[in-house]
Amino acid sequence: MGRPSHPQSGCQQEAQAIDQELFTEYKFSVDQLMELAGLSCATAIAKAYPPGSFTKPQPTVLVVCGPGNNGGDGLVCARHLKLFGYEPTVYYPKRPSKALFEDLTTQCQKMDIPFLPEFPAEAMLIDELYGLVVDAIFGFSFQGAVREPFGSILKTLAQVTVPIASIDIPSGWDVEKGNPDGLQPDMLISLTAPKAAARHFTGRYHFLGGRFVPAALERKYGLNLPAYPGTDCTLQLM
Ligand SMILES: NC(=O)C1=CN([C@@H]2O[C@H](COP(=O)(O)OP(=O)(O)OC[C@H]3O[C@@H](n4cnc5c(N)ncnc54)[C@H](O)[C@@H]3O)[C@@H](O)[C@H]2O)[C@H](O)CC1
Ligand SMILES: [K+]
Repeated sequence: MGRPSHPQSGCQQEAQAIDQELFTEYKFSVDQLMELAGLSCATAIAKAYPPGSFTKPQPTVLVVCGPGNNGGDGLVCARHLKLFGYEPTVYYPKRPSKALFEDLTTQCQKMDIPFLPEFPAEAMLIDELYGLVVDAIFGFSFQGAVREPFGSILKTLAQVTVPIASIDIPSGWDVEKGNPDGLQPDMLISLTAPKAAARHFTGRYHFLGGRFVPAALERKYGLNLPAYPGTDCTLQLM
């Protein structure tokens, strides 16, 4: 079966406007959309990297979560990966003091998902311990030069050799222009619609997730989203 053509890519302002409209006009709560976003990320990962394809004895995954909603997607993704039979470990250095993020953290902890107190100092350590890294550091609200501790984290991640799966946008990339010197993930899971920078993605797998956009909103922004197959919550674009 042929792959669908690329849906229209969006700029940063448009992605944020759609996001806001989903919350304010369409009355979705953040938790609802984050759950669907994170579930679609875990599902796409399970399609691209089934547990049996890991070269490690266990399907270990390091999920690196940032300070915003992209990090929240990462926590939801970690929880679903655990339910799918993976062994996720989370690194979550900047935790917002909001009930949503505290609850997502507790859910993971109560599912025996370990949280690392420190980020592995060397890329080699990550390669030894994990078969996959999930990049849930920054999404469409990232701007400007990367501030610490994320600068050092991204420098280390740029050197790992195990595959990296980025949620919504590779972290450290300008949402529209990308970042030729930055992270080059093996997988990108675009949420709602690919952002403009997705055209610079050169990894093996590009999936679309976040199947929650009402038709009227899709028309308003001319998103031209491809049809998801059947009841699937993800669609492979590349
Ligand atoms: N509609 C959807 O598709 C949904 C997508 N979701 C996910 O939400 C993110 C966007 O979330 P948001 O909270 O707006 O922002 P980010 O996570 O991208 O990051 C904001 C966070 O990062 C800090 N920050 C920004 N720039 C820098 C920098 N240069 N250095 C350091 N820190 C920086 C900023 O201060 C904030 O703390 C979207 O991509 C999807 O992944 C929702 O889950 C559901 C709806
Ligand atoms: K990301």
